[in-house]
Amino acid sequence: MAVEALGLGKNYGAVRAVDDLSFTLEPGSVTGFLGPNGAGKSTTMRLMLGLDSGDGQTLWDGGRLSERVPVTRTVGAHLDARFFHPSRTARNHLRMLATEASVPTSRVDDVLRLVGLAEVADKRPSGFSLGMAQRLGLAGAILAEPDVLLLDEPANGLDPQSIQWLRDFLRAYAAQGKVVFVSSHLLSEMQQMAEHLVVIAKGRLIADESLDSFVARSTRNDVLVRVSDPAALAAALAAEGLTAVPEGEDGLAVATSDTDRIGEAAFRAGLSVRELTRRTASLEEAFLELTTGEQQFQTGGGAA
Ligand SMILES: Nc1ncnc2c1ncn2[C@@H]1O[C@H](COP(=O)(O)OP(=O)(O)OP(=O)(O)O)[C@@H](O)[C@H]1O
Repeated sequence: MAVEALGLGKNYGAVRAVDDLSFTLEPGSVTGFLGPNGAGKSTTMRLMLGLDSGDGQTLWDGGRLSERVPVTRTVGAHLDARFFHPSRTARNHLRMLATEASVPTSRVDDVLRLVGLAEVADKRPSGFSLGMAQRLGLAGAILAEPDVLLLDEPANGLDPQSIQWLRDFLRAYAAQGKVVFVSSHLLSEMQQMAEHLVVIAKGRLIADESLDSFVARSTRNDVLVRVSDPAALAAALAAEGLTAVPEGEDGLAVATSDTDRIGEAAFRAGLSVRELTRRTASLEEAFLELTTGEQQFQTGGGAA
């Protein structure tokens, strides 16, 4: 099934948290939902699920969520890492959700195993680390094997090994033909996890495209060429309209991703090529460049 968000909008007093946001989520790959802190990601997810009222609508396989029975088979969501009953064990928490969703309780132990919580099934989530709480939230979201997973910052609090696990898990889930929509403000994690991106800033859509094509739009994609006579190659490339900036002893950074063209120019000029490397911008570099003028990501220290 595809999910279409159409003209979503929400005001909080004078703040326009989400502004005329439309995008489509396709099944089969993980879609990352990216934006700086406060960009409107959580609000958008709540609007999609009908947990907040606002403008626009979301269509689930062409229809409203309320028309899909049971809803739990259509969408599983994990929005708040700490939203658990304080005195119920992990297993009992999931059993309660299973009953509400008309899922056989035998599925609870399967899901606990899937997310790696089998050993702490009889412990209360109040004592869980953030990473364990995230796993429990994910367990709840996949309980009814929904067609769509909506996860808000599921990688928060996970160690690098767990992030790797989450990435493999979500990719495998999507590969079954499911929609997986995952928000994060951490770009390096998203680069690992998503194939498609919906990017917002200040509540507005900035990009809805594959991660590769988003990154390819950055001017930081270039080619490093090391050559016997860099000045001669720079002149040859300039004649072809390519800008080359000296780098290191015998190198040039050329503003293109076309290595063939550089190799051929060097050959025609009778120069020997020592290295020819295509360099790709990181998602973080591409994001910061493509959202200039919009909110910037907060760095680790400093602002809260
Ligand atoms: N309940 C609320 N009352 C008032 N303002 C709100 C409320 N919830 C969100 N906002 C504001 O709406 C904007 C979008 O917030 P939202 O939490 O959706 O962003 P976000 O992208 O999920 O951010 P984060 O990555 O920090 O979770 C922000 O300016 C925020 O301050």
